[in-house]
Amino acid sequence: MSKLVLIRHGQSQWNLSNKFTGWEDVDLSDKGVEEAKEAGKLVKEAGLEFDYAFTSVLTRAIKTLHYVLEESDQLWVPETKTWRLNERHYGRLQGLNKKETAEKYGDEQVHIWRRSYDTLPPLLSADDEGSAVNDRRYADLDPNIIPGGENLKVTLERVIPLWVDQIAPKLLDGKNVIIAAHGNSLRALSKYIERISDDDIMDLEMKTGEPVVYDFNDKLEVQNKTKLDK
Ligand SMILES: O=C(O)[C@@H](CO)OP(=O)(O)O
Repeated sequence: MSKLVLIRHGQSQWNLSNKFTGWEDVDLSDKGVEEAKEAGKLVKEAGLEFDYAFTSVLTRAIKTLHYVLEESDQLWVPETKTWRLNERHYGRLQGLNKKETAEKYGDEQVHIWRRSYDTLPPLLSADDEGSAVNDRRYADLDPNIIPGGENLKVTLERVIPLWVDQIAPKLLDGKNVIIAAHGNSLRALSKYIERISDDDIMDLEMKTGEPVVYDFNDKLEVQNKTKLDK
């Protein structure tokens, strides 16, 4: 039986200041660092040993992974960093305060932007300041696939190839994998793994820094799901 651990990064600076973040590369807050270290201790206490690690190309997820691996004495574990695990791109909402945006556009509209499965946020275009097109970390990507804004559906569509090509084969081979990523890229992956409906996924929330452990059988069916907390 193989194990998969999903962990959303610890609290970020913009979680703290309540801003839409998406692909903006915001660091962990002091609390976020503590959450990540605590998660590593829980992983160690649970005796979880990884063969491979995956994370996004965003600092808050990478650092969370490293704190977890360091605290559990597994910093050596081979890791892959990929844009496919990035947070969903929040388009023109990135950098805006969530409360102020709700005051301007209404709570319902903001809830739809945040949690509907298939509503896109207002999109950034490639020549807008803040577009990821000119960011060196995406230089190897076809500019046409660099998003100007994503909903959960589009996020899931770009996570699935990573799952199918790289993660599922390792789990099927009996290897244990940890993925440190983001609230919405992990909601997308959980939807796929657990076959959650388009409606029900609206209610799934991932807490910062809380490891979620899946046990799979040899057909990659979920046998058990547990959350590690203090
Ligand atoms: O701002 C974001 O990128 C995400 C995660 O913090 O926010 P939300 O939970 O509103 O989708």
